Amino acid sequence: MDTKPIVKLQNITKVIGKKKIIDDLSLDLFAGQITGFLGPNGAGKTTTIRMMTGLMRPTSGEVFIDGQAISTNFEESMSKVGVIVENPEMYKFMSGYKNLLHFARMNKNVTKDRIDEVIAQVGLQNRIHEKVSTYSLGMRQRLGLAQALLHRPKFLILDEPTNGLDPAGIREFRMYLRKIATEEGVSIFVSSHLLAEIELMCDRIAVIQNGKLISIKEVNGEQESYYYAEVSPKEQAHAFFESKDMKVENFEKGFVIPLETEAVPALITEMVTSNLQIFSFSLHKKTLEDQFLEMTGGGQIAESHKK
Ligand SMILES: Nc1ncnc2c1ncn2[C@@H]1O[C@H](COP(=O)(O)OP(=O)(O)OP(=O)(O)O)[C@@H](O)[C@H]1O
Repeated sequence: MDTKPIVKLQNITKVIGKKKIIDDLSLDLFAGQITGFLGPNGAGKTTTIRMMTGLMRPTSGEVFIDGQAISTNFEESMSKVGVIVENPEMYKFMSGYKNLLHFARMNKNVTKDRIDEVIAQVGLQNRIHEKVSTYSLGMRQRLGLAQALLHRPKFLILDEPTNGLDPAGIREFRMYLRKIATEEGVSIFVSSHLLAEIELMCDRIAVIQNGKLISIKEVNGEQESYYYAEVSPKEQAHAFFESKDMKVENFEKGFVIPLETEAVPALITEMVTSNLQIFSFSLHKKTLEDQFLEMTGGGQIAESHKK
């Protein structure tokens, strides 16, 4: 992977009125990588995206696109950016092809070959000469993707891209995004509330809360895990864990126990010899949602254990 970032957010702060909406945010995005941008409502995602697309100026800090600062080289840096909005503006009475031709005219550098190339990249070859009004939502989203790719951006921003798509449509869209990141070396930035979707679509997840970047995580398929045990009597079990200095979480019916697998048999043996009754002892994987809620303080892990 090229180590020079395509996008560099450097100590970005945005103050509106008296409110600090973005607080010293720094983030690097790389070629061929899909980064998810996740945060609770009002965290500052839209504000950050507006600054990355030159629609808003940071109060302090700088955004660089492919090495060019937006504040001093606006046109050149923006020529490297492609944006897909939630509902791409399309002429429904025209064919997909004519829509692309229309957008291509706005940019002298877009050739007919390039139009054909992006059509193939989003898999619309068979329907491209039909009117957009006959397209499914998924096809319209893909046409929006094709439009955003026409000028060969190095950086593509998608704000809530799969809104309204059914699971099959989401899966399909994800596949095309992955293909584009790999084939064109585009750095893709996806803002979404759909945690599971982000987890499947992205290589990395940046989490924002109260205008601050609180975490960047690689998505590598390895999930953190924990054990959950239902043990009785509960007070005695609690004292047992405390005596062993174990940081367990106490739920109504059981305990969440951070534990290495190798340590499980010895712990169970000790619990039994301490006259604790074990009704269940099971391994759980932390979902991205668990981790997200933990990070943002929106709740503890294992909400389901509260039942
Ligand atoms: N022009 C503005 N004037 C005052 N406050 C603003 C302005 N724009 C945004 N804010 C505030 O800044 C905070 C961040 O807003 P932003 O829209 O960036 O969040 P978000 O993460 O995109 O949220 P959501 O997921 O709800 O769209 C919010 O508290 C919002 O009310």
